[in-house]
Amino acid sequence: MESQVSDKLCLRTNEKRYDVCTFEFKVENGKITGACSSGVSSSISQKTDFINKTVMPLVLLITMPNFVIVLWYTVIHCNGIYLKMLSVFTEKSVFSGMSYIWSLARSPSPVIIWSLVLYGVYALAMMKLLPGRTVFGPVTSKGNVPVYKDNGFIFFVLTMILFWTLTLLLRPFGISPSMYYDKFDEMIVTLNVCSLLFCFALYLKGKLAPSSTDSGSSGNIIFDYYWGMELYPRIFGFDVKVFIICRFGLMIWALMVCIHAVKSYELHGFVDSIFVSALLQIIYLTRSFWWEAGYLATTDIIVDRAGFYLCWGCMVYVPVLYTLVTFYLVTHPVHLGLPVSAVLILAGLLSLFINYEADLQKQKVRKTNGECLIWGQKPDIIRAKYQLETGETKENILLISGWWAVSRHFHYIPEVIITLLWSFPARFENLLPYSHIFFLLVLLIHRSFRDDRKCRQKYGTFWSQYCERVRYRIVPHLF
Ligand SMILES: NC(=O)C1=CN([C@@H]2O[C@H](COP(=O)(O)OP(=O)(O)OC[C@H]3O[C@@H](n4cnc5c(N)ncnc54)[C@H](OP(=O)(O)O)[C@@H]3O)[C@@H](O)[C@H]2O)C=CC1
Ligand SMILES: CC(C)CCC[C@@H](C)[C@H]1CC[C@H]2C3=CC=C4C[C@@H](O)CC[C@]4(C)[C@H]3CC[C@]12C
Repeated sequence: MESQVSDKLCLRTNEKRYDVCTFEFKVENGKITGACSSGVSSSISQKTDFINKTVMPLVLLITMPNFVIVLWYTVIHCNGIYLKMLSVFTEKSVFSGMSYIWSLARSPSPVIIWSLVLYGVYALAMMKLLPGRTVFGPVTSKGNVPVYKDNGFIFFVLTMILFWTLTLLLRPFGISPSMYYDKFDEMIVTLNVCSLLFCFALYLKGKLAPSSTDSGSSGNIIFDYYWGMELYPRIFGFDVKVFIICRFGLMIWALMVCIHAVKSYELHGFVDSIFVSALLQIIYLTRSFWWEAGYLATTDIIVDRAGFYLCWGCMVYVPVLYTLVTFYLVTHPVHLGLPVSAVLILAGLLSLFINYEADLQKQKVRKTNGECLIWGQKPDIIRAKYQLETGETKENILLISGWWAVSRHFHYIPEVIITLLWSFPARFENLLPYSHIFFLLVLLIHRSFRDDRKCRQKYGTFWSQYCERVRYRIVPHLF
């Protein structure tokens, strides 16, 4: 026999009645179980939920596609000066300011559309054709183990070789990749439209034909579109997230930086500032592709679903915001000199090494089941147990040595430093080249909170033990 009773505890003041707590009792096979849910806290959590799952996604969905074209407008029409760009909005209204900026962006010409289509087909074909070992992603909460082909690095090297070979071969015929700089507005329009439609297609796919059990609706259509429905959708056997993040977002980032360097060379000859910035970014991306198999075990792949956040982010936000410094440097050449260039490059290499070493330490300790040396010593670890949604119990190692003993996300510091180092060649006349840093800081701080919440939910007291041992989130003694 089963029955359910609920009652309310109310607080009365002269003017108002507050529902403080709702008691819910369940009688199940003669046993009484009960719980009290606070009305005040549940209404607060409803409001937070509404802000996080409806208001914030809506704000990002509306503002971000406009923001990228504003960045283009600021560089091309306002000499990279934000104040000049803002005058469009102060002189007109926000709405007519935006319409004016969009009216300056040209509709996509066939060369842009075809270039993007051909690039997409090439990248997809290479995903299948290039050799690579099989790697297994971490087991998901539903108990699935995604399988990938680790051929990102070879794809990156091949694409770079093809780009530079074609650039040199086509030069005598007056064909230059710098046309993508000249037509960047057309590219932004095309990418914006295609990515918004693609996210809608992913939403429908997730609803009608999900690839795995790691999918489902939150019950809120805005959030489903923004966040996505599936953890790792596959279309004709192609992994959508690997394609969009690594083969599209990261590769277009690398290509755009090279295109900016070519354009700068055509305009001014060799300029060391754009060379240093481009070189640091290409080294950073070389490492990212080299480490692609490791990346498949990070938040973007194991937690975040394929929706607007990741897909629009990697199809539009990365190609525009992450390449902003070299885009700006094309029209703002600066002579740095050898000593400054050398310091920036060496400091960049050191930051990248620290960031990479931290990623490797975490990977190594898990791969060897703790039987390895970290900074020459046997690592301190916690064997954290967690449960899958299927009820199966699993175990993961939490490392408390090396960089993971300094703070819980120490590797974000060298990530920020290298981004600063490839922005410094733009000097300090304008804020615009530092926009990427600003957004990266917001992203990483938010990510550190999100990751802590995820790990606390996953590992419970084991995570609390880790947090007691490693007290700071990112910056030791500060944050
Ligand atoms: N340029 C950019 O835009 C960005 C770059 N990055 C870079 O990407 C890389 C990956 O970063 P990110 O995705 O944030 O994830 P992290 O590398 O911080 O990984 C977080 C996950 O690692 C596991 N973990 C946490 N603490 C420990 C520990 N002490 N020992 C072992 N495992 C632990 C947990 O996953 P589990 O469930 O497996 O336990 C946790 O969810 C970094 O190099 C970062 O700098 C990141 C964000 C943005
Ligand atoms: C919608 C937007 C407001 C936000 C979009 C954010 C995403 C585009 C980015 C979120 C996390 C970013 C990345 C994480 C880790 C990475 C590993 C590194 O080696 C290369 C860069 C990157 C893939 C990076 C790329 C952009 C994000 C996916």
